[in-house]
Amino acid sequence: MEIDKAIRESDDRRLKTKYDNAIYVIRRALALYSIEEVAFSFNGGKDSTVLLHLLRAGYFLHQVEQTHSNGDLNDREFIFPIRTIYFESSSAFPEINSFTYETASTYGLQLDIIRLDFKSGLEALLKAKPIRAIFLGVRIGDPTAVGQEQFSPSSPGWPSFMRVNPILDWSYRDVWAFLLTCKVPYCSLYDQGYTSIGSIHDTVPNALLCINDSDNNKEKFKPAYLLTDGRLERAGRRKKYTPVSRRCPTVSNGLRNVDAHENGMLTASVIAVGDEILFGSIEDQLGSSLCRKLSFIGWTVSQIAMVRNDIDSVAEEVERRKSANNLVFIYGGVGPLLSDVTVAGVAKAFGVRLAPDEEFEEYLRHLIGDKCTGDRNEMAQLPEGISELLHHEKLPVPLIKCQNVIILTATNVTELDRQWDCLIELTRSSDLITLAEPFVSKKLRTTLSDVETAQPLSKLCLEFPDLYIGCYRESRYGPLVITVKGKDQARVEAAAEALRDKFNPGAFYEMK
Ligand SMILES: Cc1cc2nc3c(=O)[nH]c(=O)nc-3n(C[C@H](O)[C@H](O)[C@H](O)COP(=O)(O)O)c2cc1C
Ligand SMILES: Nc1ncnc2c1ncn2[C@@H]1O[C@H](COP(=O)(O)OP(=O)(O)OP(=O)(O)O)[C@@H](O)[C@H]1O
Ligand SMILES: [Mg+2]
Repeated sequence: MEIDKAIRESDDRRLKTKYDNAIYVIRRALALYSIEEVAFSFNGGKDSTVLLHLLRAGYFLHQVEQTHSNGDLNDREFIFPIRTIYFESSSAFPEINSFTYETASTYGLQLDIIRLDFKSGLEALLKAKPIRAIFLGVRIGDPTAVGQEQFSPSSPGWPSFMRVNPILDWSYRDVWAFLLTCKVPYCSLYDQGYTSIGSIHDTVPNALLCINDSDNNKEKFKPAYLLTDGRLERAGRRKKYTPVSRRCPTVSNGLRNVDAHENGMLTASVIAVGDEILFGSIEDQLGSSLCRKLSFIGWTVSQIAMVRNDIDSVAEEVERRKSANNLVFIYGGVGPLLSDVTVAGVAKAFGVRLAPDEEFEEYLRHLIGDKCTGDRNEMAQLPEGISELLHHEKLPVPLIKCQNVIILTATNVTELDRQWDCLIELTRSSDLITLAEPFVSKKLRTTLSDVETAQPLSKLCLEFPDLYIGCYRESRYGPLVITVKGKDQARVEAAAEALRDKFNPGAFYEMK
């Protein structure tokens, strides 16, 4: 079998070890599941191309073992029987599409083309076929690899199958060592400077491979295998802001339904980190300012929490809030000091480690320059595989977003205003935060007592479950203020009218 032979003949010991481990995973999977129960998710990318050839080799070796043959099984008699699935999308590069089809024909793949999103496509496929395990070319460092192992059950909320990731521990360098050693064809985009390929909307050649062609005044790019620092593999991916809220009512990690309001309200949670706030030494003003800002764009804040400068306290709070809200905003405890534990706490909440981020370090280097006395790398460590940098020209250092958690670096309201404006501007081009329908509200003031208003108000809440109806007093003996808030003007008016009808005329007057 030509792949197995090429690796055996190579003197790259590291590659041999990676190959052996991947083949072991594939053979275990083929021993655990029948051939009808497995599928291969192939998309023409470099990682799935590696996996294709590993599967060919792994299946071949599995066959040899099954038939007790001596390994001379004729390559030509050998067909690749693993069902192959390709999620075709109109935003895929044409080169990726054509490479996928050509590869399928070269290697006799039985290609199932699915034109639905991943989840619905898999639901339909698993209903129709007895598939129980799917091979994927996911590698550590891919944002989607977080928390995965070589055998990982699909996530809650997804149809049930086993995700099998034989090349999970392969590096960028390993991938290229394999493709070049085995001399197998790969998609032509990788020779044009693309190092990781998503959709036509979020992928450009990797600027680190750019060579200036001054004669033609044109940019040219070196091939992908010449990228020396594999950590920068995704530098050609434009930052993609997934509007978690768009997927409402399921939050970004797909774990739980947002339970704020049954009417699909977008909810955020705010976390302030700081011992000083809890000692009462300083007053937190950012929380209330954020609540106003979020409310202004139609969001509901489910909770403001204040936690100590302690990694576990931060991690516990973030973990709880991130799965119950569309977005979580966290501030305080960001920087190089001992008490600056927020980023580490966020990493812990997601179960990932902190890893150096070269792009972020570059920003810090510009900012700090030679003034740095300690190890500035410490500050450039970000939660691995889940961090996006939110760039804006008005921000000296980008903000950090870890899935649905946004880390703000503001220390006062003026700085918060600036960071918020930047986030909103970014939203215009990238859907970072969904701008929801604004709230409509009415405030009614009355001198009636709590006892007189309590029951009719409870009834009103039952009659208008889609609205927020609350009340407060500015002082114990002053008038009572009733707030009616919702997204539908007519409903808010109707609730105010219904309230008035429950009392004598003139009992309420509207506040501006
Ligand atoms: C075969 C297959 C199985 C997947 N299973 C899961 C899953 O169990 N849980 C999950 O959150 N995402 C799952 N995904 C989605 C991927 O994690 C990821 O969102 C997808 O590859 C899109 O990545 P992109 O946004 O970088 O294009 C699966 C995707 C594929 C193709
Ligand atoms: N459209 C798709 N159809 C089928 N499988 C897919 C699709 N998109 C992703 N996958 C699966 O997810 C894996 C990881 O995708 P990812 O984009 O990280 O890798 P790749 O496309 O193989 O390589 P690259 O990192 O260069 O884009 C793929 O190897 C493949 O198994
Ligand atoms: Mg890809």
